[in-house]
Amino acid sequence: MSLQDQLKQQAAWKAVDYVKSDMVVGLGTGSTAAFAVDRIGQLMKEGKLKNIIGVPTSIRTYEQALALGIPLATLDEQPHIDVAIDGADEVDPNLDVVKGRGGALLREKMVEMASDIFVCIVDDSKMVSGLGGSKLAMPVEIVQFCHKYTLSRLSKLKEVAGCEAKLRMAGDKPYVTDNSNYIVDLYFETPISDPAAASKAILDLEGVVDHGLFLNMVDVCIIAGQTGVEVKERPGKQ
Ligand SMILES: O=C[C@H](O)[C@H](O)[C@H](O)COP(=O)(O)O
Repeated sequence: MSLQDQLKQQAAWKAVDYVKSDMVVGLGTGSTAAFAVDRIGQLMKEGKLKNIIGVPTSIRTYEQALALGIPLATLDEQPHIDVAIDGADEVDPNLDVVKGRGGALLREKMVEMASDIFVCIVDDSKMVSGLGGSKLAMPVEIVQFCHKYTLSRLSKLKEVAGCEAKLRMAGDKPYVTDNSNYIVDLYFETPISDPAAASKAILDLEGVVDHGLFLNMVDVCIIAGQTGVEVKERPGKQ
């Protein structure tokens, strides 16, 4: 296992300490969250966690959890989630995060908003001084209808001025999310100056379904680095 994968696993296993028997657990998506899902499956098999219900945030995670024998439900069936565990693409000093480079942002946001505690798990390469600062994508999920028009309007928003907007591709076709939508990736030269204003402006655009800015959502962030695992809690949260 690579060093980065070892760090992802350390963060994920630490996060699973928040899961207790009889809980409804939001199961995140991505390479880091996959370690947490595996760990929950393992602890259930060993009888150390009982009566868990998982609410997956993507078809990928649904399939992983199903193969592990974790009982699953949807938000329709389990609208209240005790704890959700998921990775992130960027984490800023306020524990605001960018998510969705794996395309799962909409279901992730729905599940994590429904959770009492959202535990975010990352290796320390994800830490940034400001969101958008890694120069990698900040994803926006949009409907397929007239997507070029929506992409053009997104790129002209003053709240994300200077960003480059690109339709995410899968080979020679647009990438399609689990919700049958497209993704526009926004690339920034410098961190987003006002993420809250950017969030609102993007959401206000017709054709936009949601975006990968997860603001004021993370309760606990577990950051694994070569010097150890750090647990950071959002001030004012339990
Ligand atoms: O859509 C994907 C999710 O938001 C992931 O949680 C995020 O991209 C982090 O993924 P990874 O743990 O693979 O870096």
